[in-house]
Amino acid sequence: MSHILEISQLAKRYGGLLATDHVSLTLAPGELHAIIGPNGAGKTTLIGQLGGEVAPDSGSIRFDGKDITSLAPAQRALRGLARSYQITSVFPELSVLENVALAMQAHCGHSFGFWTPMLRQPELVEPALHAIGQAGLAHRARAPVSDLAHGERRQLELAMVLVAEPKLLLLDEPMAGMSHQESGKVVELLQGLKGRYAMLLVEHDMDAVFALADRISVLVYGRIIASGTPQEIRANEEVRTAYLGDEVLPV
Ligand SMILES: Nc1ncnc2c1ncn2[C@@H]1O[C@H](COP(=O)(O)OP(=O)(O)OP(=O)(O)O)[C@@H](O)[C@H]1O
Repeated sequence: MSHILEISQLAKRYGGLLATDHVSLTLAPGELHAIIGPNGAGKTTLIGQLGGEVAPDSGSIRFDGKDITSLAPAQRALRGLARSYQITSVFPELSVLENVALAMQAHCGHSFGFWTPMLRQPELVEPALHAIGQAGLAHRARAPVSDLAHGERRQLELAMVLVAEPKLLLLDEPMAGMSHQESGKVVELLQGLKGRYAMLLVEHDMDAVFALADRISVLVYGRIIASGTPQEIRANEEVRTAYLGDEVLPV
């Protein structure tokens, strides 16, 4: 089977600490693969290496058939590897639609009709509305961003990534800081996106992870100690002892 992402032996050392210790994993197109592990296990470092913000000391990353190990984050994004950040470049006084249309314009790297008001440019508005719908925010498209609740803002960040039609989404704790109700909504949204995008999800919310993932990899002290289906991970004794002993796994 061809893989959209192949990570091979990725390592990153901080002084005496191996934050990622020769991590290898693959992602099939359309697969949702979750990375779980205790605090300090190396999850953020791994996501940073994939996004291009953290340079690995060794190892390689192949994405969509090409080696991207030495590419900058923007070059990776152009190839379809998108990271959902807590986006800082949001204009709070502009509407959801205007912000997503701007993200579309930035992704395309040129201004469409410079003198034409943005919302009269269907080549920006149509994909923006589509992405806003995919992110579950259609009813808020005309609302100023400053009016959004915390969960809705995270949905906007997702729309701003989806508008570029990525091939792989890196989702770094998309449920962080959300109420139970809000995270339930994001689980539903991601369920709806499953199969259309490959997704690598780092998340502490175990209910969400076990509900969503096709496969789960467990990272402990920078090393993947197990990879498998949610059922396999739930039944894995080493995982239970090393990581999940103090967590209650969803049944
Ligand atoms: N820039 C850095 N300089 C030095 N040490 C770092 C740096 N970034 C991370 N580390 C260390 O690397 C290890 C892995 O950190 P990382 O943030 O990747 O873990 P994590 O699994 O994302 O943790 P959490 O679940 O708490 O976010 C930790 O021990 C951390 O202190």
